[in-house]
Amino acid sequence: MIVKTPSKVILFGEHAVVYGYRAISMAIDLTSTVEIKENSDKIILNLNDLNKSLKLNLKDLKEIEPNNFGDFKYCLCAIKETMDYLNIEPKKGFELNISSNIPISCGLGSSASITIGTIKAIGKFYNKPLKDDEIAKLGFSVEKKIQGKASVTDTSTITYKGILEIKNNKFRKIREDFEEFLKSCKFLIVYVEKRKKKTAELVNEVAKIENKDEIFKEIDKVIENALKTYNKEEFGKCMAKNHDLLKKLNISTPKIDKVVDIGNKLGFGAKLTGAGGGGCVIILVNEEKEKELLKELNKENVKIFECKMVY
Ligand SMILES: Nc1ncnc2c1ncn2[C@@H]1O[C@H](COP(=O)(O)OP(=O)(O)O)[C@@H](O)[C@H]1O
Ligand SMILES: C[C@@](O)(CCOP(=O)(O)O)CC(=O)O
Ligand SMILES: [Mg+2]
Repeated sequence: MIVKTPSKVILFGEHAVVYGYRAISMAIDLTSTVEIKENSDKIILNLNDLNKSLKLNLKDLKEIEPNNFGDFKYCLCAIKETMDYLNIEPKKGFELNISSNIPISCGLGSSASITIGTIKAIGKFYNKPLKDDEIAKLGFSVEKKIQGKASVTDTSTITYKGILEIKNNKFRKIREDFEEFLKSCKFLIVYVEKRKKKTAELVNEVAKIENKDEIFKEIDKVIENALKTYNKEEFGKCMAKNHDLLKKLNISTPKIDKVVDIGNKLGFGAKLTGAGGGGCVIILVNEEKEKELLKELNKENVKIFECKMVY
């Protein structure tokens, strides 16, 4: 049994959304794959991209604390949450194989993608398929348990796909006319550098910033303006403003800022996306200068993804 799940990019509002402010997030076509198959008496988890495996006795599952299991924490927590929710007492073991082309820990929701994929796989394996709202709720509960603080952004966007506007941990599909505008936009996602910290650490560091609420309020005003414009130049300027405000949360890095500057100069606008601390930048492409943009980016030894929106 195989489950494929998309990833996501946050256009505006990362971190602010954890405190109930708005975010705009878009599902994109980088995917994770979760395969589940029967095994006699053990639970075997294979993280193929990390070359890590874990073997558990069925009876141990109930007692374990996922956060003590390093890179297995998200999928282990997803298995436990889903089994609890579905009242499953596992009689037979299973082998769960996870692989993904989503760069890990770089702001594209790799954690949420494998979490949602694992939840769906468990529901299917035990013949108790879950509805989208159950999947999204379970996914949010997993990210909150593992990260301490989280919003519904990643897990809802990956579950419902398309473009979502999130506020106070509620979400709705973006207005149709605005979705049409975004469809006319071409975004590049640039993987700039490996993060030194996980989302959980970055979210908890932002929590300690005294004036974070003022910054979040400013970000919300930027989003208000972005949602009013149907003009790429104006939209790009909003992205640049959001990035400047994220810098005040100390979650950017010199290399991220350099790539954002290139994006602002040779694109319509750019900003870091996700928890920050390294990871990815999203650039709104100005087709007239796209060649120059790619030339400048290639000098920075970065990885460029041309991602499509997933509905
Ligand atoms: N392909 C994968 N295989 C196994 N675990 C993964 C994979 N992708 C993500 N993870 C899990 O998610 C964690 C990264 O989550 P996070 O720090 O939130 O980064 P992101 O910004 O990509 O969501 C990894 O440490 C690992 O526990
Ligand atoms: C920082 C945050 O707003 C987004 C995290 O995204 P990612 O884990 O870096 O893909 C946290 C959240 O919304 O749960
Ligand atoms: Mg994550």
